[in-house]
Amino acid sequence: MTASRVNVFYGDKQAIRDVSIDVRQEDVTAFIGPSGCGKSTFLRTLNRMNDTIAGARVEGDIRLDGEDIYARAMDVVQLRARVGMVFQKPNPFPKSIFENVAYGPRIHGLARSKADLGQIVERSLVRAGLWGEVKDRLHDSGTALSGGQQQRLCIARAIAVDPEVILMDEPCSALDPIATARIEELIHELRGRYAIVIVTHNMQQAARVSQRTAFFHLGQLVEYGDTSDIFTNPREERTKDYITGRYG
Ligand SMILES: Nc1ncnc2c1ncn2[C@@H]1O[C@H](COP(=O)(O)OP(=O)(O)OP(=O)(O)O)[C@@H](O)[C@H]1O
Repeated sequence: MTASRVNVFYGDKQAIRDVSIDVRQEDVTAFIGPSGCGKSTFLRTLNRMNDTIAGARVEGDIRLDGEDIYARAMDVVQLRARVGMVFQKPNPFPKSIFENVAYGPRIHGLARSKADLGQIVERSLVRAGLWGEVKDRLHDSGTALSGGQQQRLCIARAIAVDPEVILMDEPCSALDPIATARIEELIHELRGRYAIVIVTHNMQQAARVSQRTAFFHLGQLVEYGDTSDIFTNPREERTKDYITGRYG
């Protein structure tokens, strides 16, 4: 995906200033920066999640496979299947594990038959690393799972509609260290199949899971490059200050 000269406003307050970024399909990209710098706001522009916030306005050009995602003809429901999202707090539907994953493929008409739908559900749960834990209780409620399992269920739900990009907004912040490690492993496994963009407060996590890192500060993209360069040899003073813990 490519974003060019993006500005985002909440009412008259500008939260993102002139941000341009190219998200590589084959990489995991981490968005880092101090609280309030606009990471989540910018992430949400990538699948038009800001459309749901009253008073939010997006300017600039954002393209997926060359298509302007803010074009009038863009089907937003379709877009959010192509660019899926996983939130900070796991938010499964209050339905069965099976239904959580089957819902998207069903509304998008991706299954040719009941058996086909079953296969999509199984494949998505396998990819999300959850199948082994839930295969014997697919009809139990998704909300009865542990937090880490719920988050993997939400990832399976995103995967089920065959996205190109998966956006993750602090996906581990509500999880314990073991569940966090499991999600990080999963991100590694999913790399290459989907472009992944992850917002994280945890710099070690950014360093572990991503190949590209974007550092935001006060609504601006200060520096964007290979994760190893950002963490070992940043070009900008503000990046250096942040990664060495001088502020944030
Ligand atoms: N719905 C909203 N209405 C008004 N202002 C908002 C809204 N959401 C975010 N903002 C403001 O936009 C700026 C960027 O917020 P955003 O949540 O994107 O930052 P962030 O870097 O993700 O922060 P954090 O790491 O704390 O989640 C902040 O000043 C915030 O107060």
